[in-house]
Parts: sequence; C-alpha cells; structure tokens
Amino acid sequence: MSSAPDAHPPAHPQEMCIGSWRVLEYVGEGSYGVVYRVEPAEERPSGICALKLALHPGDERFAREQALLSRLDHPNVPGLRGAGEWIDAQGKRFPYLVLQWVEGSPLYEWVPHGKLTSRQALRLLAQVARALQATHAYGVHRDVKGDNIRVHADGHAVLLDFGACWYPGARPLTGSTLPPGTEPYRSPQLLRFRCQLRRGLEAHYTSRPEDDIYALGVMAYRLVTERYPPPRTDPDCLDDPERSRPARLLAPSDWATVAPVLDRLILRMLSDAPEARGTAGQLAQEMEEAAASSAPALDRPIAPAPCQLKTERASRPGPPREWTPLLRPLLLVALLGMGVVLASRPSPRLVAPFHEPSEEPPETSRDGGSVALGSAAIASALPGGVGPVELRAVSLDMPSGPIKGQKRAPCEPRGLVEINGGCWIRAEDFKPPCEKDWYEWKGSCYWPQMARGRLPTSDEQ
Ligand SMILES: Nc1ncnc2c1ncn2[C@@H]1O[C@H](COP(=O)(O)OP(=O)(O)OP(=O)(O)O)[C@@H](O)[C@H]1O
Repeated sequence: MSSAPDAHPPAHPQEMCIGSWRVLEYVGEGSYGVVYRVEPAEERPSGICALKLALHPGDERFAREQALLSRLDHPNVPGLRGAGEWIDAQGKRFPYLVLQWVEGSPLYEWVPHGKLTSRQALRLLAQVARALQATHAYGVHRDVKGDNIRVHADGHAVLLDFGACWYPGARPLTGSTLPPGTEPYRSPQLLRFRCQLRRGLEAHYTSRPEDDIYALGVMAYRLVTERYPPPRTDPDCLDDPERSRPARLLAPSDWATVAPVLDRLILRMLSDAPEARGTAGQLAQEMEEAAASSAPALDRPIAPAPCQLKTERASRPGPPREWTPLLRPLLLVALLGMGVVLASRPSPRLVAPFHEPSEEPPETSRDGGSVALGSAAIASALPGGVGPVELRAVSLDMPSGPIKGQKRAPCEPRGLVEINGGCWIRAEDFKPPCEKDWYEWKGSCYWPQMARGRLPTSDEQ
C-alpha cells in the first residue's frame, strides 16, 4: 500500500476539521482510506460519524461508494451523511465520505469462542444477507468478509466498506485486472478467471451477486469453524500435478457442532454452481425462519466436533463389518500401548481440531492477504486435509529476464507490471508467502503474463 502520509492529517488530529467535520479520533486505515471519528463542527449536540478520507488523490472508488450508498437506506448498511474533498497544501484533492458511525466489534471478535450458538449465527447471517439483498438491487459489494462486518453487543450487524463495489455503468477503475476482493472469499468462478489470466488469456470478469453470496458462505464457514473453506479451483487451473483432484470441502459439521439447518445453508452458499447458492433474499428468509424455530439444537454453543473420525470414516473404506468384533480387542491393546508410550514422553501436546496453535493464522481476526491464507486455510485446502500440516516454501524468485513464452515489454493492456523486461500480473490483496509457482518480488506476488491468445471481453469493472 502506498499512502501519502505527509499529505494527510496527522494521526491524532484533534481540533482539526475536514470540510465541516471536526476530527475527534483516528480510527484505522485500510488499503484505500483512513477513517476518523468525527462530529459536525457547527451543529451541537449532534451525531458522531465516521469520516473515510482517501489515501490517494482523486480515488474513484469513493465516487462509486458514494453512488451506491446514496441509493441504500437499510438498517444493516451505514447511512451516507455527506461527501466532499479535502485539499492538501499542494492542491491535491482527496475525496472523503461521511458515514453513520457504527458501534461494535469486527465479526470474528464479536462472540467469545465457544459461546456462539447456531441461532445467533443464523440471525447474524440473515442480517448480512438482507444488507446484500438491498445492495444487489443496484450492484455488488465485492468485499464481503468478516472484517467488513461490525456487530453491536446486541447482535445488530452492519455491512461496511463499499469501496470495492461495482454497479452497471460504474466508471472503470484503472490499474487492476482482477476484481477487488480478499483471497479466501473469492468465488470458484473468479478463481477460474484468474487461472485464465495466468495462462496468458486476456479477459474481463463481471462480478455478480452470486460472488457476494459465495463470500457470505466463506464468512459463515469461518465464523462457525474458525477456518476458511479450501479454494474451489480445479486442479487443471493450478497446473499442479501434486493436486490430482479438487480440494474437498468438508461440511462445517465435520469441524464443529453446527445445527443441521445452518450446516446445509452454509454448504449451499458455497456451491460451485452460482445458481445453486440462492439469492440474498431467499437465504435471508430461510435463515430468519430457521432462527425462529424452536429446535433445541439451535441453542447449543458451537464447539469443536467431538472428533475427526467421523470424516475419516466417511472418506476411507473401512474393514468389513464382520471383522469389527475381532478388531476391537486388538485396538484396545494398541491404545493401551500408545498410552504407555505417550506417558513416557515429555509434555505431550494434544491436537485439538479447533484451536491447534500451529494451524492458527498469526492474527486470527484479520482478513485478507497472507493472513487469510494462514496455515489453517492451507491445511483445510489440501485434499482430505485434516489435522496439522507442515508448510513448505512455495513461491519462486523473480527471474532476471522474461521467462519462456512470457509477454515482453511494452506491457499492454493496463494492469500489467513490467519487471526485468517481462510483463507480470500482480496478485492484488495477496502478500507472500505466494502460491506455488507464483513469483515473489518486493513484498508482492506475481505471475507471468504469457504472450498467447485472447478471450472475449465482458463489461469493464
Ligand atoms: N461507519 C463506520 N463506523 C465505525 N467504524 C468504521 C466505519 N467504517 C469503517 N470503520 C472502521 O475503520 C477502520 C478502517 O476501515 P476501512 O474500511 O478503511 O479499512 P479496512 O476495512 O480495515 O481495510 P480494507 O478496506 O483494506 O479492507 C476499520 O477498523 C473499520 O472497522
């Protein structure tokens, strides 16, 4: 991320104003904007708001966000309170938006682990689905993820950050080939599109509401299992001979004690076929109805599933049934033997499927980038991947010149990056460690643009 720190208000800009808004506090910074808590400078007492100021002058994302938010009036979407431009000492114009202040915590920090029930999860997901239903009447959000949901202590959820949104007729953003978004939340269709780019085909992708629904499914999966589902990319897209079949998606109930109705809904949102996922409105209604049912299973806290043997049994051919009585005494002896061996080892560490520290990303609450592809996600992405997995170095070093078949400079169209005479595609929102066969360079991940065919283009994003 490149920002213009000296062009910006200082981190603690008490008493300074941006337009007619007095800055009270610095809240945080994302890829494109810095957020302050503000109040109107004139009218008092009046409501506190969030002011999001662009990090880059003339950032067109702000006009998009403003255009979409100005059409939405929904309890689960922050209301737009104002917009303007902040002009720095050099005359550069930085757009800003003023939004309703949303109190609460990021989604994955909202309920302490082990306390969330399926009913609470359904109520919460229904609210996000309602926010998406309203959004989808005009466009698509394109960055649905846990960090963009704020949840109040009373359970009210708000979908934030429409900076990546798109709607028909939106002016194209410059400098990007892939639609924005956060890696583990990308739909199978988007991943396949990226494969085409990696294979040197030029294409454009029109984001669809179904991509947001898939991301909602990823978010729900992560909420109840504390891990991301595996990326749904075909092996032939990955050019990965080690991966002979698509990564297997385990049901949330394989990891955690999720009520069956929630389990089914999450799997449905994660369907490979976009039309099988359901619309935001349909899903919201089903979630609300399920949350209103009196089923006692809905009020059980979601905890790690008793053991992984359930999935192991389902996926592996077991011994014939008639052998089982014979095997039982043998198993008992083997377990006793293991107990003796374990007891003699210093400080044995139990492997818990939920909270295994070695599987946990370094910052569990943050989405995106390398964090989002933490070891938990990678472990669950591997075929049949249950249990701890040793990670290996996967990316390649940037070569000193173009590789065989790679497009050479000049690097057209827009979005390509020239490095050492070759044309490269930078993986947006993705930080090293890069995926296998990607190239790492100056803290970013790249793959080569090959000098080959061209796919028909669709709408500009
Ligand atoms: N309306 C709001 N009310 C309260 N806090 C907000 C509001 N909008 C954004 N924030 C907070 O401001 C911080 C920065 O938000 P922003 O959307 O700019 O970046 P981000 O979501 O952290 O990152 P990125 O946009 O790169 O995904 C976050 O902590 C976010 O929760």
